[in-house]
Amino acid sequence: MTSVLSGATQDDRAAQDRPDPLAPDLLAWIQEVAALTTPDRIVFVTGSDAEWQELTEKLVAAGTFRPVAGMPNSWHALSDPADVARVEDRTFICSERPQDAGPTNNWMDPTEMKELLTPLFRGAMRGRTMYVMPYCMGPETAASPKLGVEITDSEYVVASMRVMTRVGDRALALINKGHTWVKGLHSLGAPLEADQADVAWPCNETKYIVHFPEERSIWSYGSGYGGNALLGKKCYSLRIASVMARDEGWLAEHMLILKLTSPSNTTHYVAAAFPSACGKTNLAMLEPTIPGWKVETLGDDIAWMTFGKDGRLYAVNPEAGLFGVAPGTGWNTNPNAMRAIEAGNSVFTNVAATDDGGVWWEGMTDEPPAHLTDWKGRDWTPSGVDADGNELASAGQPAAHPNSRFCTPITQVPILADEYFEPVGVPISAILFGGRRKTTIPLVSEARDWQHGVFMGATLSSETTAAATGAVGVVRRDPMAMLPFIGYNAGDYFQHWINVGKGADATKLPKIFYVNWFRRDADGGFLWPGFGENSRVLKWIIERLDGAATAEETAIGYVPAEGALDIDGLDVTPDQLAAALAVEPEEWRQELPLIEEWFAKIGDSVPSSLRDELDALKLRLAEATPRG
Ligand SMILES: Nc1nc2c(ncn2[C@@H]2O[C@H](COP(=O)(O)OP(=O)(O)OP(=O)(O)O)[C@@H](O)[C@H]2O)c(=O)[nH]1
Ligand SMILES: O=C([O-])CC(=O)C(=O)O
Ligand SMILES: [Mn+2]
Repeated sequence: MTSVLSGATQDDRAAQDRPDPLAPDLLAWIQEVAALTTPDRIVFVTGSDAEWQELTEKLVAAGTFRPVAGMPNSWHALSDPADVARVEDRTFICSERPQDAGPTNNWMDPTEMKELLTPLFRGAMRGRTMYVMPYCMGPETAASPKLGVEITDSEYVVASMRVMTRVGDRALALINKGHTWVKGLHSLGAPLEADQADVAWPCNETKYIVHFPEERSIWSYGSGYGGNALLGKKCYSLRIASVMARDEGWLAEHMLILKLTSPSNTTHYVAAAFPSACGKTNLAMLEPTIPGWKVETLGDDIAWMTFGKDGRLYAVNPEAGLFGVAPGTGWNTNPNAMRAIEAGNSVFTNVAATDDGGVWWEGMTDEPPAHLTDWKGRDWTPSGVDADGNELASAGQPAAHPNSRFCTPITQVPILADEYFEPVGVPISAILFGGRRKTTIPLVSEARDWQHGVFMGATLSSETTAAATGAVGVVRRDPMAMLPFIGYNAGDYFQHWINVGKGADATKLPKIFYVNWFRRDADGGFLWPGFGENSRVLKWIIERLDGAATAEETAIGYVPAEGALDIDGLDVTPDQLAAALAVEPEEWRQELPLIEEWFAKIGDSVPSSLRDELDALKLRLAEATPRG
């Protein structure tokens, strides 16, 4: 790491290897932040191997990291128990006008917000190192590279960003050449006094995750957790990028990207938006259970989509790593993620520790080990009692936090598609929207056209998960799986989606589908086995694109006709399958007031075309009889 400060920086660097002088706006911002936060030292993040060594050593010395036995260059961290997930109620879109944040975002006047935050940031880095971390989202070779600089006082954040993004000198060189970039200021809000000992996971009870969309900047305070603190991820690549995309005519979405090859060797690229902890990473890496089909991964969380010269919609994954939900990831469910993790170079947060120094989480193996140290550092056993039969404090609780995460380079995914490295991305044939619903939503349905598909996305619903703080399992509308990530007015965002379709050649637009892997039977069991078996649904979708698969029209869209879904060798009863695919008009009639309430919440900015879609749905449901 190079230790540099203000004017001396340029001279030192020039003397070494004659790089371009620091961009004046970057230098001015570094000086301004340093004067406000008063760190002990300032360090530029370069992305070098030596720097990784230094960072991990420092994190081990601080008690934040412990090396994971049996996995090369891998690290286990336990967070403060109150800093485990995104904090949606502390997340703000500070546009100049409140209507540009809209009813789904917290808003405050940008000047007032800065007045509120400035005292919090004053002296916030005292006793700590201020890291200046240049990064690029997506390939640096892109026609217009998406650059950012995160200033942070957290080594954990630097280490994680080095896995998740393209960090260091190449990004800095582009910034110094004059490319635009996004400012991201992050502090744990945990200054150290002269004799104060540090804690393993510094953070502050007060948290603010704040976006200034007009000036394309981010201020994040008080949290070290991924989605709150790795500013290249949700803050830049979704909230700020969605505003850039609105202004420039593209889409920044919470979507995986996969490549699907059929037995006859035709390839299709599919993007899919599911809310947090609803199956993106798993679908992106799926191992098809049907013979001859192949899936390769391009991305597991974020897709930026732009029209190509040929009129098709192209998607790139701006990230360089996976920040995946650990629980439920195992050799049975997601072997490709397990292979990626096994290769090492990973950071695990809030998983459990095995007695031999490894890591474990629910679902990693069928049977838990006989003894673990849980994510709060307590003894844990499967039965909840110790060897003497005394009940443990951890009894009845999971050993790993439900939102515990692995952070792993995407290049370690054994089925990574070569096109991942392609700066123009891949042409998308189908877009899937999906949620986690126990009832109502069938396994798969196909939109009638783009506008109907936008309606499906805009009214998408899902049960809340542990990926955000707050109650779990509550059904809410999560439009395009972007509710916590739309950086502007949700109604304007819907209109932007409509406009994207209007401006395009309809024959080249991706077809839109709505899926639900999570429908339950009366006993609470999943009606559909999910995971690798989802390849059967992908097959039907691909066959719909060229008209080979049959469908039945229902009030909500097209669903697989009887016999159209390939269930050869699948262990489901005909009744289960029928229940998974069922469109029950009565259930859907109960959904209507919820959709109306949702549109009422968004208000006047709901596009009239989507209100028309709702009216048409009502009419079709009024006439519908139960299917099957
Ligand atoms: N029943 C069932 N569970 C699934 C399926 N796919 C994923 N899951 C579970 O859902 C949870 C979240 O899955 P992920 O693939 O990590 O979700 P994600 O959308 O990538 O989540 P974020 O990283 O938070 O955006 C895990 O516990 C999975 O095991 C499926 O097809 N069926
Ligand atoms: O942002 C995070 O912390 C993790 C994530 O992918 C999500 O919640 O969708
Ligand atoms: Mn996500």
